[in-house]
Order: sequence, then structure tokens, then C-alpha cells
Amino acid sequence: MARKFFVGGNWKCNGTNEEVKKIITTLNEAEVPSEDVVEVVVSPPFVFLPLVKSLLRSDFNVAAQNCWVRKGGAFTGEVSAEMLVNLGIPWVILGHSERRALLNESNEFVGDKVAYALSQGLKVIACIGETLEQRESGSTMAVVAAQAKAIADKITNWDNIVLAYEPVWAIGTGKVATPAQAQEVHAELRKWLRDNVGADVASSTRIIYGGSVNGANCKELAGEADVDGFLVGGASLKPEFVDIIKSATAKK
Ligand SMILES: O=C(CO)COP(=O)(O)O
Repeated sequence: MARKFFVGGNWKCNGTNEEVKKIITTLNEAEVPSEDVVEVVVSPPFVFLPLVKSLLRSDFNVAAQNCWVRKGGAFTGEVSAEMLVNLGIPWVILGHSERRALLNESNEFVGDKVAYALSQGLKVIACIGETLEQRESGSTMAVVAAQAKAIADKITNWDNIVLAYEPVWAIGTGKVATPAQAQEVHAELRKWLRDNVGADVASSTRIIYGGSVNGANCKELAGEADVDGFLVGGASLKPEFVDIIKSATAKK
């Protein structure tokens, strides 16, 4: 089954009203491959979601960067999946390594979040990835498999999931994984899905790469068989995000 190329822009905790409008203008004016070729999702901080949704071209979508693990209520400072649905926000990023590391989100907690968000009708970009220490000790696959398993244990339907492989050592460091490094883990993850979830899910689930992707390195990465797109941080705030979207056509 053909997997449509997916490019996500994770703006993280960045942006002012003015900057957001500027980025949207750049995106709206860009000539990019059609929706049949590439799915584009931008993820501003919560407070800018309604503004971005209202201004953004209709062939691109928006994602939140997080949501609460269960139904909303007395959880000060949180934003619930129901609220995102109510605002017409179709996607949410969950399990980003910054939240895992800085806010102590465990594999199980991320699995619960993914399951709840899906149950409410959201589509999920679920992030996994190893630290440098884990890579150097040879445990990359064990780490990402455990992260994937914590999600797989809680869900039955993978239709609305995009798996983002984001090695922590490549995030915000300028040290991008080589195409071979990315392909190796993506292929292993697809095999893990085949062995532990099912052949159909393995062949249809998009596995995207994140970590220092930019306008210069995206094409080569996109050429790898199991790299189905990108989750872009820093470069998603810049005009080169358009070049990254265009790398969809570099797919073999
Ligand atoms: O964390 C990332 C996307 O979610 C990647 O960030 P950078 O592209 O800034 O390395």
C-alpha cells in the first residue's frame, strides 16, 4: 500500500503573533506538490492554533503539540483532546522527546495519551527515539521497540497514527542522522510492526524522521525506502520548510 509522504512542522515553544502570520504567509504563497503527493501539518503552540487554523491554506492541516491523557476536567494548565476536536484541530503530536525528558513522560503515559487521543477522533504523530548514550551502548532498537510497544499495547487501530522516529542526539543539534542510519531504524521499526502488530499495519503506517532536517539534507533522506516523511523543528520556522515539503518528489 502506498504511503503518502508526510511533512510535519513542529514549531515547539516559539513564535509571536507577528512571526506566526509571517510564516503562514510564506506557506500560503508557496508552490508545493499537491495533497495527493504530500500531507503537510504544522504544529504551533496551543495559543496560536485558532489563528493558524483560520489563516492557513486549506490543503495544509494543523496539529497540537500535546494534549491531556484523559477526559478534561480539574487539570490546571492542561488542554484536552476534546477541546482540540471541538476547535477542529485534526492532529496532535504526542510523546515528543522533549516532553519525555523534561516532563518525565513515561512510555506508558505516552501510550495512554495516544490511545485516548485516538478514541476522541484525533490523528496522532507519535514520537519515539533513543538518546546518544543508548545508541552508543547498542540499545537503539530495544529502546524504540519498547516505546512502540507501550503504544501498541494500548491501541488496536493504527489508521490514524504516524510514527516519528526522532533520535534525541539529532534534535536541535545540527547532527542529522545519515540516510543509512535513518533507514536502518525505520526498516527495523517496520519489521517490528510486522512481527508484533501485523503485516498490513507495517506496510501502511508512515514512519517519518525527525532531527536536524533542513532544506539541504531532506532530499537524500527522502530517497530512503522506509523514510515516509519528516517531523521538522527549527527549519519549520523558516522559508526552507517549503523545500522540505517539496522533497516529497525525491521519493523513489
Ligand atoms: O524535535 C524535532 C521535531 O519534532 C526536530 O527538531 P530539529 O529539526 O530542530 O532538530
